Amino acid sequence: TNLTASIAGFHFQDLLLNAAGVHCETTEELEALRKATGTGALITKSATPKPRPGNSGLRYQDLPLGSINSMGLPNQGLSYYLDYANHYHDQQKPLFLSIAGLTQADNLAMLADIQASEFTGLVELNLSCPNVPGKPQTGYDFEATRQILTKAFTFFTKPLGVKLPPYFDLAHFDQIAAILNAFPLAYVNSINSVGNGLMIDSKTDTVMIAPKGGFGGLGGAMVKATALANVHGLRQRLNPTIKVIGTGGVQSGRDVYDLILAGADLVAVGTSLHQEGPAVFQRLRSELIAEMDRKNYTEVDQFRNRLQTLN
Ligand SMILES: O=C(O)c1[nH]c(=O)[nH]c(=O)c1I
Repeated sequence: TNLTASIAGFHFQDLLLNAAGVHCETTEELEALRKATGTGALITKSATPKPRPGNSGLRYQDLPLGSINSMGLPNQGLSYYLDYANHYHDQQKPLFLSIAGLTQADNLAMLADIQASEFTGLVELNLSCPNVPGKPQTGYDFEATRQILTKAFTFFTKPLGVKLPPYFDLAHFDQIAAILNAFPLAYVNSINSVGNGLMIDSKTDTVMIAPKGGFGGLGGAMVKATALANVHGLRQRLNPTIKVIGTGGVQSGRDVYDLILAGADLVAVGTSLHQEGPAVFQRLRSELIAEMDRKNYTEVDQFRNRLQTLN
């Protein structure tokens, strides 16, 4: 069974990787992902120019149907991840470096640092962090999105993708795709968590997490329908040269299969990785292969983006 894919000339022998932010803040966590069976790549926690402690108090909670988080962008700072990248020599698994500046200037400065560095992997510009108090998600501001990409591509020549928030209106799929199609992007990664959900602990009649009065990003099973819609809606609208990483709601091999049917080239795993650890990738990979066997598929190309409508 052939589970390969390629983005911007990088070849992936497996199509699973972690969602940025999950199990990827430290070198130890990243090395565990690199060594895990079933991963074809790995991505670092979104970086800011300087280290950040992130939000205080309980900031992640598992839920019956997924998870809620308001981490607040805790990370070791860009130079830590560039240093990991400079010592990264695994030819089998390409490295993605995620950045999430709090301002356009920070994002451009980090892109300039990466451009000037020896980094030879792919860069993911996170436009969708929902958990920094007072900071709106850039991905919901179409003009700001266009502006940062315009400025970035005046100097950045390495493979660049964007991490998008979920959209909930077909007109917004049209608008964001029209913007993204104007740029030589390697890929889009969709979706980030469904921002600013709120859940209640029935034992204490309180919210589930401390930051921002309990409002946080939703992940896991409860966001699968939104992830499928965004992956498929974007796949239908984006230039074929812009690949798609599907993220959101993956708990089983069938969920991986569904994101591929919807158009994904690679599939990222967040909540299930947080809950099961890196062993989740081997389980998802074998379940995906079993699903493919049931359909007599030996290649992902036989069903990628082949979701059928009813009419
Ligand atoms: O709170 C976070 O650190 C966080 N949490 C998310 O669910 N998505 C993001 O992009 C980020 I940067």
